[in-house]
Amino acid sequence: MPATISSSLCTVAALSGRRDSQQGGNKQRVVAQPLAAGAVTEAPPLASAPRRRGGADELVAWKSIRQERWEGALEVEGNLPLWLDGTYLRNGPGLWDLGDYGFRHLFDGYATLVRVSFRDGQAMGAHRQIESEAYKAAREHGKLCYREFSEVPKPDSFTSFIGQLASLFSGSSLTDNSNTGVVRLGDGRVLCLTETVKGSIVVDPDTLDTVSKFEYEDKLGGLIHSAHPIVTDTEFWTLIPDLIQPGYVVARMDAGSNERQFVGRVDCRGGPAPGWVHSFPVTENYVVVPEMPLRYCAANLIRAEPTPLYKFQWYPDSGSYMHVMCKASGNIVASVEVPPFVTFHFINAYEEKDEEGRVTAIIADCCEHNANTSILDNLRLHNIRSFTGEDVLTDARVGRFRIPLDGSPFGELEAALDPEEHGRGMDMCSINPAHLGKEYRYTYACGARRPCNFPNTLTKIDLVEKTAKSWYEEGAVPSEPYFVPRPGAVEEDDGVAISMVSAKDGSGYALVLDAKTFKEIARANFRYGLPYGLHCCWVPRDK
Ligand SMILES: CC1=C(/C=C/C(C)=C/C=C/C(C)=C/C=C/C=C(C)/C=C/C=O)C(C)(C)CCC1
Ligand SMILES: [Fe+2]
Repeated sequence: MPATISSSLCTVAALSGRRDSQQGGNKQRVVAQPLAAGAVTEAPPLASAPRRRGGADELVAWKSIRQERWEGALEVEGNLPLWLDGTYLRNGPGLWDLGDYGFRHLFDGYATLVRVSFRDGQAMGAHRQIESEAYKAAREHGKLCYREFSEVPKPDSFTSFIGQLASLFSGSSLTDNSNTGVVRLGDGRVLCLTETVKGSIVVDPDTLDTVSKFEYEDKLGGLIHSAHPIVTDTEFWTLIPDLIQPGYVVARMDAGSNERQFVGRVDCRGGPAPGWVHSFPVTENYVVVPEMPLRYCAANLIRAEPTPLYKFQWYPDSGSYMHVMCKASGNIVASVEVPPFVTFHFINAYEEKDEEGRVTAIIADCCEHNANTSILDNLRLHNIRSFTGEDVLTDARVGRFRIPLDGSPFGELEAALDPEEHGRGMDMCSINPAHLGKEYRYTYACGARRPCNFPNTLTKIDLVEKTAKSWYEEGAVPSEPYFVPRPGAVEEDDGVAISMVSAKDGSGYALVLDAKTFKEIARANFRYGLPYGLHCCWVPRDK
C-alpha cells in the first residue's frame, strides 16, 4: 500500500523545545513511495515543554534532533550501487537541550543513532535516541541527572554535593550516554560506546531498539576506557586507563564473549595521570599505547563547572610517549619519547620491515592537532553555532609516528603529507578494514575548506602520492566518511565512502561517494536534516 510520510509525526522532542524554523526552508523532499510496514514511527512525547535557545539561522547540524525517532523510505538521487546491500549506522550526540537548559559542548549531547539500509538501489532511513539511563532520567526529570563530558548535575544541597562526590568514585553518577561510536562485534551484536565503561549499550541494528547494557563478565574493572576498541570478526582490543597508578591495561576479548582477558600493562612515563586515550592503533603483532601530555585530571573530574580543558589538563613538561606491546606476550617491546601531540583518532598502524623481513619500526598515523588543545574549545556549541566568516578551526594534519624497535629512546612525528592538501583540517577518519594493522595507502576523513570553524569537506588522502581529493558543498556539514568495500574487491579503494550530510538549507542526506574518484554517485534524502554525528559502522546484510 502506498504510504506518505505522516505529517502528524510527533513534532519537537520536548527535551529540545524545537520550533519549526528548522524545517529547512521549504525544501522538504517528501517521498510517496512504498514503505516497509511500520515505516513511520511516532515519537512518544517527552517530559517537559521547554524553550530552546539559538536563532533560526543556526545550522541543522548543531540543533537538537527534532523528535525521538523516525523511520521511512528515502528519496534517492543518482544510482546507488546494486552491490551496496546492508546497513550503515552512525552514532553521535544529537540532543543538547534539556528543558530550557542547553548543553555547552558537542560531546555532551544525548546519543542519536541513525540508520540507512541499502538494498537493490533503494534506501530506507531511520533515527532513534538511545535509551541510556542518563537520557531516560533527563527525559523524566527535564534536567541533567548524570555527569556528562563537560556538565555535572547541580547539587541542591551540600549533602547532595558530598553524595555526588562519593558516587563519582563508585561510578554511579557517571553517564552511560553512549554517544560516541558504534561497532559490529564479531558475533553480530551491535554495540554503542563512549568513554565510560557503563556506556556500552547493545542496540538492534534493524529497529534501533536499545537492547541491553553490555556488561563485562570479568574482574578487570575500570570506569573509563578507550571509546574506540579495535574490533575484527574474531576479537576486540581495548585500553583501560588506570588513574590511581598512572598507566594503561591492555585487554582482549574473543568474539562471542563478554569476558576481557588481561594482556599486559603499560606504566606511564610522565605526569601525574595517564594521557587521554580516546583511541589507539594496532598492527598485526603489536598494540600501540599513546601517552599524550593532555592527561586526565582528578581535580577537574571533581569540579562542578567545566574547566577550559574539561576533565583534562595539559602537561607540556610531562613528555609525550608511544609504547608498543606485543599482542602475544603482553611485553613492552618499545617505549619512546616523541614530540608533543594532541590526537583523538588514530587512523591505522603497521610494521615496517627490513629486507630480511625483520620488524624494524612501527608506523602509526593519527589525526593530529599540532599539539594544540584548542580543538576542544572549537567544539563548544557556541563556537560551532556562530561562524562569523573568520577562519578559526585549529590546524590539523596526518601525524605519522615512527617508533623504532631497536631500543632507541626517541621516536619521530611528522606530517605524512603537506596539510595544505586537506586545508589543514583532519579528523573523523576511516580506512579499508582489510588493511587494519597492515600497510595501507588511503584514508578518508573530514578536511577543511578555509575559512571555516569546523571541518567542512570530505577528503580522500593518498598517503603514497601524498595528495588529497575533496568533496565540498557550501555551508554543508558532513560527518565521518565511512569506507565500505565492494564485496570481492581487490584494490584498496574499490568501494564507496558514506557520509551523512547536514545541509545549509536544513535538509540532510546520506551521501555515497565513489571511493576511487571521490565523486558523488548518489544521495539518499531524509525528510529533514539531522544533527551532526560522530562514528559509523557497516552491517552487511548476510552477516
Ligand atoms: C562522561 C565522562 C567522560 C566522557 C568522555 C567523552 C564522552 C568523551 C568523548 C570524546 C569524543 C567524542 C571525542 C571526539 C573528538 C572529535 C574530534 C576532535 C572531531 C573533530 C572534527 O572533525 C570522561 C572524560 C572520560 C571522564 C569521566 C566522565
Ligand atoms: Fe572518536
